[in-house]
Amino acid sequence: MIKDEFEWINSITPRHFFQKEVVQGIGDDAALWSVNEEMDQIVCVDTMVEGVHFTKNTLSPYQAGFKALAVNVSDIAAMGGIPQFYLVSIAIPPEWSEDELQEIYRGMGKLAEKYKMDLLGGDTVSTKGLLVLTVTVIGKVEKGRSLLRSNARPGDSVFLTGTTGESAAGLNILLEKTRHAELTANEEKWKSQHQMPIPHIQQGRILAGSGFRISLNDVSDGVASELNEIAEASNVSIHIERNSMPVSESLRDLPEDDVLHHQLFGGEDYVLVGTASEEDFKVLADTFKQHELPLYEIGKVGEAGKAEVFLHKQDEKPELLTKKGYNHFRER
Ligand SMILES: Nc1ncnc2c1ncn2[C@@H]1O[C@H](COP(=O)(O)OP(=O)(O)O)[C@@H](O)[C@H]1O
Ligand SMILES: Cc1ncc(C[n+]2csc(CCOP(=O)(O)OP(=O)(O)O)c2C)c(N)n1
Ligand SMILES: [Mg+2]
Ligand SMILES: [Mg+2]
Ligand SMILES: [Mg+2]
Repeated sequence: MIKDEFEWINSITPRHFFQKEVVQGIGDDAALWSVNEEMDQIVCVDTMVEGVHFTKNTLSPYQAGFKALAVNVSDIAAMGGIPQFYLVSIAIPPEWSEDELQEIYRGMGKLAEKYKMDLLGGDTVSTKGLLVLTVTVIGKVEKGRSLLRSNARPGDSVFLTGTTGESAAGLNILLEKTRHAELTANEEKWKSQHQMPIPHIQQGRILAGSGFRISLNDVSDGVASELNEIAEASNVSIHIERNSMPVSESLRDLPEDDVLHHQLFGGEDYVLVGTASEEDFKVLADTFKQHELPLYEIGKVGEAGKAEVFLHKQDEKPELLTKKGYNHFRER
């Protein structure tokens, strides 16, 4: 079996391109290629597998459809882009009824409507295993405005466009009690963050529109993992402050260490994490404020030369944060 998802992807990454239009291949949230003088096209694909990404107890078919499209739209947000089209490949086990399958498409349709995205195609096959849902999203972004993971520089402010941790708390509850259980108001909040995350397209558009040099990643595998990806792609160290990590109101009653663990390693938050120069960050913070959107500064980029991420806690030695978020093929 494969040992590490990220080493595997590295091993199959082509070292050159045939097509001169390629702007960004493997290695970011989505790929980019040039179509004309003004815009680059964006494409990304993500798969949801029953038993790995959801079960019939954690997501309804409607929510599975909604989320499968949302996680892809989130990768478009991480490139600062506008989503336009989607394609759906589905492998259907005998246990799934036609009504349930229609519900998956209704869920996707709901999110597609929000962004005026059109379904352009896909593929339908049977499987003797569990359900597999693969969504491809195509979008566009103004040329030169791409927000690559490799853009972080020493001295940058590190930011988050939302709080993290609720999705992981929601998953815990769902695995324990199922989606049919009576829940407290806080648990309901976590559950909906897990089941129907809203991608940060507006935030990505503001960041792209600024014209600033920005590194950006969406949070699927956890803040610690995504920051390590930025650190690696930019070859810099990143330092975040425990006390600057924004905490959702709904998580405040949980034990502090559980909250921190969810915030850094839980994943599936689908907020954006990135960096901008200190000066540009101040401008962005103002712009986000005007739009009544939060933008949290959680730390700084350190020096160039070594890709490392550290968590600073008051009076304690900084803790090295590894990519210990979600990694397919790693033991948990
Ligand atoms: N099997 C694969 N073949 C080719 N490229 C892949 C494969 N799996 C992942 N990638 C690429 O590797 C990069 C990292 O993937 P991933 O960690 O899934 O990104 P994200 O978390 O943004 O979805 C992306 O650029 C993606 O397109
Ligand atoms: C039943 C169930 N178990 C575990 C999880 C947790 N989980 C599954 S995949 C994942 C990470 C995100 O998915 P991935 O396929 O890595 O997306 P990508 O990074 O490619 O965007 C997490 C936290 C879940 N959502 N549901
Ligand atoms: Mg991503
Ligand atoms: Mg992916
Ligand atoms: Mg992942």
